[in-house]
Amino acid sequence: MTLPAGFITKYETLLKADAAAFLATFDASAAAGFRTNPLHEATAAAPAIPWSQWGHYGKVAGASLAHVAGDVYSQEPSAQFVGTVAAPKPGERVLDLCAAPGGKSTHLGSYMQQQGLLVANEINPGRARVLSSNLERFGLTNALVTNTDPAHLAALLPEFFDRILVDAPCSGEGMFRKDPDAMSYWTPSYSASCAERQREILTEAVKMLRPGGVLVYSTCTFAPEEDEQIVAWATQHLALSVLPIEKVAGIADGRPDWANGDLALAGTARLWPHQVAGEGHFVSKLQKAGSAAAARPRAVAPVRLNREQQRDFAAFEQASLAAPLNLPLTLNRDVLATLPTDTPALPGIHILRTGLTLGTFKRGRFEPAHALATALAPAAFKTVVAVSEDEFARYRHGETLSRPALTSKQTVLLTYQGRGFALGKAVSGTIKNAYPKGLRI
Ligand SMILES: C[S@@+](CC[C@H](N)C(=O)[O-])C[C@H]1O[C@@H](n2cnc3c(N)ncnc32)[C@H](O)[C@@H]1O
Repeated sequence: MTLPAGFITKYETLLKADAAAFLATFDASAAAGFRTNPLHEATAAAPAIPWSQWGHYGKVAGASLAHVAGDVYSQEPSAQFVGTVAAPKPGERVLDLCAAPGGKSTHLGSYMQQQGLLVANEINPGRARVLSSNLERFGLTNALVTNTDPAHLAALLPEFFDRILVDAPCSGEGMFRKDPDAMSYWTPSYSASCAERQREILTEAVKMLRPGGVLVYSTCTFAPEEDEQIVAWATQHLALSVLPIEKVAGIADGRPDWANGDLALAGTARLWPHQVAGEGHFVSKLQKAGSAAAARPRAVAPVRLNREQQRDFAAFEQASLAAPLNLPLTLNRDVLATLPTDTPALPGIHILRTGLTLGTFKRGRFEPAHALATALAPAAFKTVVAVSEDEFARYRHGETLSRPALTSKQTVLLTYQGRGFALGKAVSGTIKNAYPKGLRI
């Protein structure tokens, strides 16, 4: 791989004797990894990633059953250390401020076990849509997906969160092997402009953190300007102090000498591609001064359905679910969803997803959402239809299936090898295709 000359000189100067080993990694292939989904009790036989509870080395195809059923999330191995460091507890209020496409959010959700509130925000509208569908596939029911900039969110949610992740937009030097195009943006001054944006994002993020709360700041770049120097700046300007990160399996200390010399910076973590099997990451764990409970702004109240809506939703539950869901609900126009605990009112903010989308009220009936197929366990459905390998492929292509014994009108869960992957509409012995057009292959 031909690296920018300035990049080579920079890291020869910084890394000295280690530079040759570091630069040689750019001629090796990228390390691939994935995490299994503990919400689905999914497991995998592939070699474990030592710093990631659910992490494994290897590739999972996008068309595979494990991927389609939301049993796995593909994520570069070193990126998985970010979730390990953030490790939110069930019941906390957590913000992933720069969240798309959702690698870290799904990891945070794995720790939270569907309890508490995970706000996954993304500034870019297209990327926010991808984030939303990835969280749906993973089956998260306690996430709120927003599409706004940090300042707008900060104005509405002062001191609201127990834990915040800022996985910042950066110069992406750790992405060069996976995505050589990332190199085309590199100039000697690129890191300085990224750093300016990182300081702006952190300034807003800290406003949303309760006193005593924890903020994890990470990048996928090696540049000290965006790593230790940002943390040094944050400790000087934002009432944050460094909490030391426990290092395992070749993960290195941060470099105080690459910033202001503050020895606390050694408590940050660097994953170098010549020292661990991964692409490279920087991770820091910071705590806000003081101690206080999270603020309690106006929360969204659960919706009370009108008579027709109650009737249509109850008819769906009776025909298709093993038991009523019995969860707090929210209605956005005609779309019904579960309401995560503590969901705040966010006037003027574009919200793409609240909790688990259950479905849509159409004229005189309730149309269940595809999200149910990967979020609910098969036991939650009245009727589960196991399909063959051939039917699995045909259904995802958009075809109907024949099941002459299924005569009553109901929504069924389709499973392949025991994993739920789609809903279908059983009508007079045929399962009409309900696989979303955007997911068909
Ligand atoms: C490193 S990526 C996040 C990756 C994500 N955390 C994951 O694990 O899948 C950084 C994200 O920050 C977003 N971003 C760009 N500018 C931003 C800004 N000014 N404020 C907040 N987010 C921004 C980008 O669109 C991008 O999706």
